[in-house]
Amino acid sequence: MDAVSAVPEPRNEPIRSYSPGSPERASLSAAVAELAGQRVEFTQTVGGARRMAGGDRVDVVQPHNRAHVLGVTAQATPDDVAGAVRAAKDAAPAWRALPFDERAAILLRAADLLAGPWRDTLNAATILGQSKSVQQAEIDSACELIDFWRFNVAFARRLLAEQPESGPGIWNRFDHRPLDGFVVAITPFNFTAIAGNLPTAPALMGNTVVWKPSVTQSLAAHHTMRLLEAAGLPPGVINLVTGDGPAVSEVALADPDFAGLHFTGSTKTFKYLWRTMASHLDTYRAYPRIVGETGGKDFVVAHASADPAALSVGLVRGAFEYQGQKCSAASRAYVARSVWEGGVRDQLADTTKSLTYGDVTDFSHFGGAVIDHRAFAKHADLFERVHAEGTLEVLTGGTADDSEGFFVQPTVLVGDDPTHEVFRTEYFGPILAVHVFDDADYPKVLELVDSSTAYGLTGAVFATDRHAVEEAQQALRFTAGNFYVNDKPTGAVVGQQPFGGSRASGTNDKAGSIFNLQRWISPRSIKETFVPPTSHGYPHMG
Ligand SMILES: NC(=O)c1ccc[n+]([C@@H]2O[C@H](COP(=O)([O-])OP(=O)(O)OC[C@H]3O[C@@H](n4cnc5c(N)ncnc54)[C@H](O)[C@@H]3O)[C@@H](O)[C@H]2O)c1
Ligand SMILES: N[C@@H](CCC=O)C(=O)O
Repeated sequence: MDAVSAVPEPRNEPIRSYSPGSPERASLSAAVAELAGQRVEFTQTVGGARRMAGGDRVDVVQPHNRAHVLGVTAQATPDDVAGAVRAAKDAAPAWRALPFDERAAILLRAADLLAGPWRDTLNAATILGQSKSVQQAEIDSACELIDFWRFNVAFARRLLAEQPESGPGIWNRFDHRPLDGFVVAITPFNFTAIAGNLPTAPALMGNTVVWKPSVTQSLAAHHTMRLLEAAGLPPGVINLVTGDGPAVSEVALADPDFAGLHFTGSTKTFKYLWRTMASHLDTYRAYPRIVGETGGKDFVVAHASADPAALSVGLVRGAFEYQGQKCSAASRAYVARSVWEGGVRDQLADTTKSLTYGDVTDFSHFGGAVIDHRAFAKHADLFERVHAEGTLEVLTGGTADDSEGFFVQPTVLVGDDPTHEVFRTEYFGPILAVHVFDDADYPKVLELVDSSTAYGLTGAVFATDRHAVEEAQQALRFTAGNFYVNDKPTGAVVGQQPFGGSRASGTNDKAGSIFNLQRWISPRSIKETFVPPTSHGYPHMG
């Protein structure tokens, strides 16, 4: 059991500007050129050994320049996953026996390496592999991941300090054990920070992990694994397996020692994994912990008192940064008619038309491409339907072109029918659906926002009238796990806006918070009696 020592006080990592002429811009450009010139074998890392998976090979490309292959990976086979599970089990006794401070030191060192010599590498990998602009890479693969590692150590320390009361002659203690088995972390393409956090949070609490990142995040995942090794992570604590994941569900989720799933990705995948776990319930030694943060259909509501300039910027940044590929992205907006017709319509159209999506290695672009051909096809199909149907006004955008990369233009669709699919479906791309309502209908619109989708992730209200803010806060209490007032619904910061949603958006365990870390321990209560009774009788017996 761990002694409780102080840990360094975490502070959010400052965001670098990369403005023209700055030394950080020159250094990042050099890292981008270097990584773009390599062709990497994205191997698995199992028990510390690197080896290509045994299944079909897959090229990993730059989404904005799809002819440019960054490297090759391969589908994990059931044997590959069984090897990773074995390695996680073998490493468990030594890892959980290591005092907390020693485990924490590895993540603190990883954070410092990332804040320093590894920053350019992870940012460059995220720019090239996931088509993020410099700004979007910096807030993700540098700042958020550094914050996850530093803040989690401080949260874990608070958790370990939690101890029960003790009466006279008795000492009660909590032994904050890791889970009784291994954890599976399955991570999405869109955030390098999430991919780095999901395996390391359970590891910090003493668990060993099988980590399956997304194929389209292979480049940044590969360098994250190398960074953790450089920080001193022992072999077998985190075992990276590659590919699309079917073998992970088939083998790891069916193992009797499977003890927890740490997932972020789509609602559809999470439901599939949950059903798979349910089908193996009788084989598990313990009930697995299930943490899943999933999709969203995130809203902005603008009251008649909204500040038009703040609203326009909130909509543009909220909907179109990182091509709308944030689970938190604004994808449906409900705007009071007086605000819409009073200038927001024109401002939103003009600003959206001025955004450039292009090759993100040219740092002047606002954004890049959507992640792959599947995401591209989904958007191209939607545009075809919208043009054919003719019920929505295409205020701007509505086109897609994959001749160079998977480019989808930032698009604003205006619709009279708020039940249309564009107000209910998560497309995960740069599409903002707008419904304009009569100013007097604000209470009705709040009800509509609450009831029209299955999700409950993020949302924002824009209003300067405090009554309108309060009304929205009450009416939308269960509509969003992260609620914003006069701000865009994206860009949560670790330690400041703990992130996660409920309903179809997940288990709301708030990544990067004490609530999340609590899911990766299984406390044991210990009672010690210093002078035990030596007679079985009680006073009332005479
Ligand atoms: N709520 C949040 O915090 C949050 C954060 C980021 C992304 N997301 C959501 O993630 C989605 C986008 O990410 P994505 O496209 O990578 O999601 P996805 O569900 O397609 O994939 C997520 C991960 O699951 C794996 N996977 C898919 N099928 C599997 C199977 N049968 N067995 C095992 N693994 C399997 C994928 O390979 C990937 O690693 C969006 O819906 C977005 O809203 C949510
Ligand atoms: N935490 C991020 C979103 C993560 C999902 O993609 C945000 O707040 O924008």
